[in-house]
Amino acid sequence: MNTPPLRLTHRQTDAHKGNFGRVLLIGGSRGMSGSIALSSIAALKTGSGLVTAMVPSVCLETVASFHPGVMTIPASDEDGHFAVAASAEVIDAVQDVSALGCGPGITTQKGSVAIVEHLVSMSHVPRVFDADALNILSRSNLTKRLTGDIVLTPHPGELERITGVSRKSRASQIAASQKLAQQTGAIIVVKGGPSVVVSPQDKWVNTTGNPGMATAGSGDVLTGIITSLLGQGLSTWNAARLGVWIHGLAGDLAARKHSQPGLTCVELLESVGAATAKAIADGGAEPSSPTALE
Ligand SMILES: NC(=O)C1=CN([C@@H]2O[C@H](COP(=O)(O)OP(=O)(O)OC[C@H]3O[C@@H](n4cnc5c(N)ncnc54)[C@H](OP(=O)(O)O)[C@@H]3O)[C@@H](O)[C@H]2O)[C@@H](O)CC1
Ligand SMILES: Nc1ncnc2c1ncn2[C@@H]1O[C@H](COP(=O)(O)OP(=O)(O)O)[C@@H](O)[C@H]1O
Ligand SMILES: [Mg+2]
Repeated sequence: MNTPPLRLTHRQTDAHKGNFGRVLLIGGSRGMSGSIALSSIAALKTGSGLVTAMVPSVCLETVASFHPGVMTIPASDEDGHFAVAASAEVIDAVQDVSALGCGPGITTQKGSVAIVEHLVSMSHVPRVFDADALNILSRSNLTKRLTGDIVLTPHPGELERITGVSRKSRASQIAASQKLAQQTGAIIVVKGGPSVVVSPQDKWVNTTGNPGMATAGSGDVLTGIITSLLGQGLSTWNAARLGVWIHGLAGDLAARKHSQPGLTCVELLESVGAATAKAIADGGAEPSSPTALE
């Protein structure tokens, strides 16, 4: 039996949505609305009480239409992506959030760079940086300014851009990630088959997942899962490990039903709830103790 690295506990019978975190997903652009929608829906399916997607205004209706439970905030846009003015709007949007995820579909245009520049130093909020947010970190030499609770989720191409270490050498990429974790305090998910989660002191190898997950949008789902767990109060190390485990199990459940080639981000997303249940003591069936996690 494949056991999770830690377990979520049952919800109290009198729980309300405010107990399970208010998370913000920032990203998307015209042509890549699906990416941030995937992250946002995955956060809902992992148990977040309130999920909001902040997207360029031009994408709002598209993103909102994927799932009625996702709220949306329109940000200033230009040519289909965030305008520079959006970076000031982000400051208001993050006021009450318990965690945020940034990067899927965001592009590396000026407005997105300005947003990521603000977010790197927002140490009061746990943050996940993925996709183009990682490309912005590497291009603008922003990794030195990372502070607070941060999870980075690079695939080998993104990791090469951040560390300069070739995607062809996995062992060297993992070693470089450990060094980066020590320099920044961030937890780094080195994606792959299997994914490896690296902390400044430790390393953990995932036991779930399959090559069917090598399909567009599957990483965007992971961003939402980890952001959700951070928003529910898990540490960066626990949220990254449990998030990667749930994500891989969702891929395994979906592949069993649809085959590996037949697996798309949609089938993966559909299995996130069932995979999350396997991380809860007794499969999440019986209500009992607090929301706390461990
Ligand atoms: N529906 C939507 O809206 C979707 C939107 N999306 C959004 O698209 C944006 C671009 O993201 P992206 O990851 O597609 O492009 P990019 O960073 O250039 O990576 C490609 C490069 O990295 C390499 N590489 C990748 N994986 C590797 C691996 N496992 N192992 C080794 N190498 C690997 C790969 O190398 P090669 O092909 O040469 O082997 C290539 O050089 C981003 O914002 C994302 O959120 C997507 O999420 C899809 C769904
Ligand atoms: N061969 C594989 N075995 C297990 N997991 C995989 C495999 N290939 C890809 N994945 C997983 O799928 C996800 C792909 O992420 P990413 O490349 O960022 O996708 P996207 O940007 O298209 O959403 C990662 O979580 C990665 O670990
Ligand atoms: Mg990705």
